[in-house]
Amino acid sequence: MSSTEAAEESTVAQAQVDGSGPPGNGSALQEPEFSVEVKLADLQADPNNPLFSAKSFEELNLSEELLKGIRQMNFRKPSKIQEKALPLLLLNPPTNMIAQSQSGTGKTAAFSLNILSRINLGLVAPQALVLAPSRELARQILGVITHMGQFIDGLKTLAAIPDPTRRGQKYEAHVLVGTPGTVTDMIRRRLIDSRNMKILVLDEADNMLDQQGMGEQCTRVKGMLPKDIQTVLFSATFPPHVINYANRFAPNANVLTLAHEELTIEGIKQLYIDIDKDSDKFATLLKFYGLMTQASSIIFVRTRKTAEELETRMVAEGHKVAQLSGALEGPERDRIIDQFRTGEAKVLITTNVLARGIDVQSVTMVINYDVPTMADGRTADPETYLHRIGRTGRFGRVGVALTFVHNKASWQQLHDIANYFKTDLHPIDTSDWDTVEEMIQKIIKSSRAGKSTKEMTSEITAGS
Ligand SMILES: Nc1ncnc2c1ncn2[C@@H]1O[C@H](COP(=O)(O)OP(=O)(O)OP(=O)(O)O)[C@@H](O)[C@H]1O
Repeated sequence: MSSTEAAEESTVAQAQVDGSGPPGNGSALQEPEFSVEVKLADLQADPNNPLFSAKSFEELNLSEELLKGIRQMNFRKPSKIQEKALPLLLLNPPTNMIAQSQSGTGKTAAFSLNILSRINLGLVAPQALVLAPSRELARQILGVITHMGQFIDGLKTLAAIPDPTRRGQKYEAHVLVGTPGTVTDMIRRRLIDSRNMKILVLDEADNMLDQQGMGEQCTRVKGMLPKDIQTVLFSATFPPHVINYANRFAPNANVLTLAHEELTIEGIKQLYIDIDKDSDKFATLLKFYGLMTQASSIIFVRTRKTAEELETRMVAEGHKVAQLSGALEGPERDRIIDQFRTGEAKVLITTNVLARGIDVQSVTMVINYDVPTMADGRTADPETYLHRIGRTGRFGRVGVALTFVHNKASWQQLHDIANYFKTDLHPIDTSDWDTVEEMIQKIIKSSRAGKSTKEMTSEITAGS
């Protein structure tokens, strides 16, 4: 979403509840508690897994209130990024950080715990600001911070996203989470008092700094905050062309980065389907509808127009789908994402607006109806691919990412993406639909990315 879109968005009611989930959302799965814990514990005990940690949360010097919040969320052990980033973030004097970790590995908790550890509750003025690229992500992060900080007496948190119901009201809270356009506007209009800010977090930082309008807005926001602010940049991806900018934005930072080939997640089974021609894509999509509704699924398309068209055509086929793009007004967007979170809507058609950060644990299938490309529509966009498929396979869960290729150009783009991450994508054999369905069913039904799913991948390869 462009910054102008963010600024144009309107209205949100109670943003605070979104994304916070019921108590215990860290492992909220529809499977027996015992088996979940055994399998997650196995993953977290493997030093090569991004969820591994040698320490417990208790060893990370967090307050008792925060430890209670973490327990309420059912977080048993930190992930690698949480264990590594937190001690550095909590150092005094505060130091900037640029941190990278695979999708769904708990970056939100890492920066939120730092924020909640540093708030002076005696001063009801904004002290921490988190910027995110979409209203949905801002609402989600706010939900996590509020949930995590529920035992901190007097803590106030607010969303700074377009909301006409707040007209002229000051943002009187310790922590603000917002989109760059609204935040710029609110600081300028002195509705956000920026004088006591001590932490600035950019989530999906590469995306925020890269986009023309948003990058400028982030720089402008930073210019309006105290000079010695702790600047924290998090993302799963930091492509080479934004690294310099990131280093300037967060100077002298502690840097935690990963190599391209470390970025893909074991639990996400990456498949592709070769379709003869563009006009057959829709018929192929229909074949997957049954699988898509087993749990929740997201279908990513390139343009708002395709999103609308697909919705109309699928509804005409008698299917139940929801659609969300930047073309919709804020309240409508909130309604749709909330329906998707609760499972009321199981299949969501969307654009790149939801490619990043959105955490809905029940998403077991992501379909790239269009291969993600750069703005030119031709060059492959590996970062967006990674973020899109990362909407499934959250925190050790299993998911299927299925990409449609329909001509030489889209095949080449997907090939470039696979090369970039040095990962294997498995073709689906459409002549043997029953086997395909069975394989995908198996993956969807197993909830954790353990050994069993490794075996399933080889079955898929063998079966194709
Ligand atoms: N230590 C933990 N134990 C169990 N679950 C956790 C832990 N930390 C985070 N989670 C859960 O993992 C999921 C993914 O976390 P989060 O959304 O922060 O990932 P992320 O790294 O920011 O992903 P993305 O790159 O897609 O933005 C969330 O549902 C969160 O509640």
